Amino acid sequence: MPEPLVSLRNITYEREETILHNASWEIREDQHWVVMGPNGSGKTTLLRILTGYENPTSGEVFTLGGTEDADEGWFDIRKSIGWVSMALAHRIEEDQFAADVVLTGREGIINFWEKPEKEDVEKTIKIMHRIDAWHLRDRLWGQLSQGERQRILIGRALMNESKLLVLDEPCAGLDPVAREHFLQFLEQLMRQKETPSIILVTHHVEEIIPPFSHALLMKQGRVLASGSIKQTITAENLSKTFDAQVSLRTTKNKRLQLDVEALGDKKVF
Ligand SMILES: Nc1ncnc2c1ncn2[C@@H]1O[C@H](COP(=O)(O)OP(=O)(O)OP(=O)(O)O)[C@@H](O)[C@H]1O
Repeated sequence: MPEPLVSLRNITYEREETILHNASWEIREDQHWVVMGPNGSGKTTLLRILTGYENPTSGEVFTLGGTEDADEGWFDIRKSIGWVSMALAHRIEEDQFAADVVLTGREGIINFWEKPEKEDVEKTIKIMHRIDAWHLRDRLWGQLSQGERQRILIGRALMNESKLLVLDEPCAGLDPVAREHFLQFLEQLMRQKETPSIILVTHHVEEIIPPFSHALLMKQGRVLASGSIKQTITAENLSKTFDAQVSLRTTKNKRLQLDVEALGDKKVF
C-alpha cells in the first residue's frame, strides 16, 4: 500500500469550546475524497489543520512523507496542498488577467505585477489548455463567471504541482447547468493520471461524480463515518449526519440524489 499523503490522528481543537473531538483521517495518493457535514460541523477547521493553517490542540499530523507538526514543516505543507475556495477568489483583484491568476500559483502569491520567467509562462500555457481555459487567457478576473473562476483557481493550484487539492464548495452559487459543466470538467480532470488527489467539500450528494472513491462525514466536530463511498454514503449515515430521515436514489445520469423524508426534532433555525 502507498504511504499516506496526509494522516491526522486523534485531532482535538479547542477554542472557547471544543470544535474538533478526536478526529482521525488518512488520505492516500490513489484516493479522491468527499467531505460532508452540516454547517458548523467542523469541516473547514479540520481542513485548516490538514493544510497547516491551524495547529491542533492535541493529536498528530503527518503529511507528505512524514513531516510531523514541526513549525518549519508548515510552509512546505501549504505549498504542497492547493486550496480552492471563495475566500481565495475574493482576494484576487478584478483587473488581473485569468492567465496571470494561474501563473501566480507557481509561488503561491495572490496578485501578479512583474515580468514572469519564460518557463513559468510555458507551464501556464500548458495548464490553460489542460483546464480547457485557453480562450479565457486575456479575460479579466472581474469579468469571469463563477464557474470560470473555479476552473482558473484549479489551474492556479495545478501550477505548483500540489499533491493534494482541496475544493471548498466549488459548486456553491452555480446554476444547475453551470454546475453540470463544472462537474464534467472536474471528472475529466480527475481521470488524468497527473491530477493530484482531490478533496471536495460539499453539501450535495449529486456532486459525487464517479472518480470520488472515499467520503468523510462530520457531525458536531466528530468524524461520524469515513471510508469508501459505497460504505459511507448511505441513507443511514446521512440521516445521522443531518439529524433527519433521508433516503437516497440514483438518477438517470447515475448520480446520487438525497430526499429528506422527515425532519428530526432538532431545529436548525
Ligand atoms: N477560531 C475559532 N474560534 C471560535 N470558534 C470557531 C473558530 N473556528 C471555528 N469556530 C467554530 O467552530 C465550528 C465549526 O466551524 P467550521 O467552519 O469548521 O464548520 P464547517 O463545517 O466548515 O461549516 P460550514 O459548512 O458552514 O462552512 C463553528 O461553530 C464555528 O463557529
